[in-house]
Amino acid sequence: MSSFASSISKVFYGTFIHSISIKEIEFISNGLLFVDTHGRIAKIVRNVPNDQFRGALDGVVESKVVILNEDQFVIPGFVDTHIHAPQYAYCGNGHDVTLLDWLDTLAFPHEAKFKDASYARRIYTKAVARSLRNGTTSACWFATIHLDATKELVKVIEEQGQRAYVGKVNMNQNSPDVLRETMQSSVADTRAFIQYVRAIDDALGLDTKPLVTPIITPRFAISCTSDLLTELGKLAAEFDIPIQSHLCENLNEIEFTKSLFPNSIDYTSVYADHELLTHRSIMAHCVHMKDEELQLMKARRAGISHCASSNFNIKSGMANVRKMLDMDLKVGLGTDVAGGFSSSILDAFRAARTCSIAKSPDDSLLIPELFYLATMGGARVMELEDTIGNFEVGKEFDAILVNTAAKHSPMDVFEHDTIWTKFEKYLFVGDDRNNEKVYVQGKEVRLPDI
Ligand SMILES: O=c1[nH]c(=O)c2nc[nH]c2[nH]1
Repeated sequence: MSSFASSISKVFYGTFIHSISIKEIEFISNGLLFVDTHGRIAKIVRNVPNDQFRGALDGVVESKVVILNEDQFVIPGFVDTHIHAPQYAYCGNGHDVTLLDWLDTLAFPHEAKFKDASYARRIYTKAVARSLRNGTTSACWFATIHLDATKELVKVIEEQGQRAYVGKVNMNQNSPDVLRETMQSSVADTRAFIQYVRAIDDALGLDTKPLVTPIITPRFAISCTSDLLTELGKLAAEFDIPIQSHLCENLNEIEFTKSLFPNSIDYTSVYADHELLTHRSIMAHCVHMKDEELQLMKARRAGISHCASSNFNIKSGMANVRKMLDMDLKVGLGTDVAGGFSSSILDAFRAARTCSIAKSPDDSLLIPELFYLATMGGARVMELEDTIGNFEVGKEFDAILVNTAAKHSPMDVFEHDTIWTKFEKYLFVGDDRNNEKVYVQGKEVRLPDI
């Protein structure tokens, strides 16, 4: 066997669909995609006729080949740039209030329960399983303030095999007593959490990027004092890790933030003034941004998680994604469970489309743009665009094998359907029942029965 053939763990033969730019989706038909033993895409060959694919295998044994039928195709795994793991416990509940009341009445009382790490494991097992089933191969998770429970989330993610950023949340003001840390304990626990994840990654001795990365997670400016924000900015720089938070989601939130941080010229500047707005920052929502704030995001190369479903549900408003894209800001999609009622990026895609049409019907986001946001855009926001997001040779194989004719799925395909119409139907009508297999770093994820 040639050294190339022995370096290959799996080959797919069939249709591949991915973004090659924000405007263009490539359909590769009769393609051969080779995945190596490190989970990287080693080679792609396009337009290999049925009767010739064996000859194009370059010595790879046929038992390693997965042959797709005409109802199946492979797409890059979805990237969820904003999701709260503990909030999965009440996903779908309580949408009749707006953000600050929603936090007080629903989010905070539930999050207090995560003091109990075994309770956390129960909820997190389901939350991660549901996310993977929905085809999310990479996710940016908020946990809670609790160190042990956040470690539990890491364990669950490692067990289930998702690529993830995981954040221990920081809160030391404007929070109920049961969720209020001191500045010192918040920093110490965050440091301990980062070291915990780093130790796991070191022990694995990986020759690829680790699947799980710690992320600095001040809940939002309202819940952190200026000195805590300063310390978190220092930790992000010391460990060179990403940062996530919420920004300009709701008008009352913005007013309250301004009153707490009178020395910053606007909400976005609060993060910038504390060294928390960097090329590694992921800011959720950005619904009510002034032009100067968008420009500051651009200058700092910070990313935006667009969470349209949540923004409709808890009535926060509609972000202007067209404007963000025109400025070449980094934008991805977020489910924002449980402000959002679904942990499916397909639902986030649909909500983002509705939001964009309602905002500017003549200039709304097109399907290639939305698909890009769900995959490559998210990868850019996570600064993983060289690792995942599409099927460029050298990237890691994070993917969904979609079966448009899956039994009990919500969609039907007919003789007149083309690969484009099947793909479009999946985007608009499909759900997790069409996600036949999910791969992260070349490995098939064992999709839990839920
Ligand atoms: O949608 C949101 N969900 C939250 O949990 C949260 N915390 C602060 N701001 C928030 N927004």
